[in-house]
Amino acid sequence: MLARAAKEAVKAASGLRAYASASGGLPPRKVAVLGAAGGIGQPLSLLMKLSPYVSELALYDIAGTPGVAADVSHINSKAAVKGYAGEDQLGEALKGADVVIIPAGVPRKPGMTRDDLFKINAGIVKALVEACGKHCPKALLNIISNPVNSTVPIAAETLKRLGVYDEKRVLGVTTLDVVRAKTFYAEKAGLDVSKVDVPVVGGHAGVTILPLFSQAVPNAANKLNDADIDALTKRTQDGGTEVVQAKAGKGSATLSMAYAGALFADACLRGLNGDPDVVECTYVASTITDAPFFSSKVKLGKNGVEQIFGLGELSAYEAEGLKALMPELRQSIQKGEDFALEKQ
Ligand SMILES: NC(=O)C1=CN([C@@H]2O[C@H](COP(=O)(O)OP(=O)(O)OC[C@H]3O[C@@H](n4cnc5c(N)ncnc54)[C@H](O)[C@@H]3O)[C@@H](O)[C@H]2O)C=CC1
Ligand SMILES: O=C([O-])CC(=O)C(=O)O
Repeated sequence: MLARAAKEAVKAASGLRAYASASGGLPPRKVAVLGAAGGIGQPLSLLMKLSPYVSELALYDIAGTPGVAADVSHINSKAAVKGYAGEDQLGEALKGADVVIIPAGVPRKPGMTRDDLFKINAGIVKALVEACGKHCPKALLNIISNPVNSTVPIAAETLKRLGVYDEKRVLGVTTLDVVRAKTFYAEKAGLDVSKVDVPVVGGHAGVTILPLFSQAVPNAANKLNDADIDALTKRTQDGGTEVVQAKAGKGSATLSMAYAGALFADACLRGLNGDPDVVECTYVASTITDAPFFSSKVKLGKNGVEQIFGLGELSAYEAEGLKALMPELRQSIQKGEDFALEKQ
């Protein structure tokens, strides 16, 4: 049993990474992680060190990165690793970056919403994105810091002000919602999780997270009733809170987020490298609803977002969910934009 599980895990890992052996012929790519000494930052740095798509890995935080970088750099994979600590080293960390992953900021404690993090994280994201606009304006930004529904609009406004905004290059990371939806759906329907896909649209907070189980592959409608779908939807929406409560004051999801962040960053890198079939859900500037930012399936290419796919056919339950999420999503976007404009 254990041997089989171990074999499956190795297969999954090699499918994800193909490790260094697949890296021949790939163009050199620099990835910077901002907040690299944190709960997400450390395992994410480890996973990006294992990525065959990364040749240079810059690990930045306000402190602690020399240690993380020294540790991760001993792994015998391709990427050259360097640690950067403190604001005066931020420019150097960003220079030449193709992808910048931003998990910098404070996490939730039990009883808090993601929006409760706005007060601290809005300023952190704004300052870091400003530096990106100055030092690597062409990089794809992967924004993990919460509240994502507001931090992505903050990033957009900040870059607009610097005159370097490209809406194809600012991406909010909602991959963990997809990862959770796949896991919960496969478990409930008794499916092989490695063969499951579930689009998740909307935003990244509570009811704004809308999994589209009616479009899940494979379709398990004959195995799941309306109550099951309702329970799966709520569990996906509350996935972050489930972890926050289980950690009981010691933060929020870090390991599953690092996994999801690495999947998404690899997808961005594959797109940059010209892989023609890279489709992921991500929270971006969008016109598919009347909210100026929205998460949906997106094709990633040489310049970031190449195509934004529509929502497809929704079940009546999902259509209700969509209607219900719009006011909160719009409000969070407005709050982010107001903040960025106020702080000019
Ligand atoms: N998008 C998503 O799906 C998810 C987002 N998150 C969010 O990710 C963020 C980070 O979470 P954790 O890693 O658990 O927190 P953490 O507190 O363990 O780590 C955050 C790191 O950011 C660093 N930091 C703070 N200010 C900084 C600055 N100005 N420049 C560079 N680094 C700075 C800290 O020194 C720390 O090392 C939180 O806002 C959390 O809510 C967490 C899970 C999922
Ligand atoms: O719930 C949180 O605060 C962290 C997060 O965004 C998630 O785990 O989805």
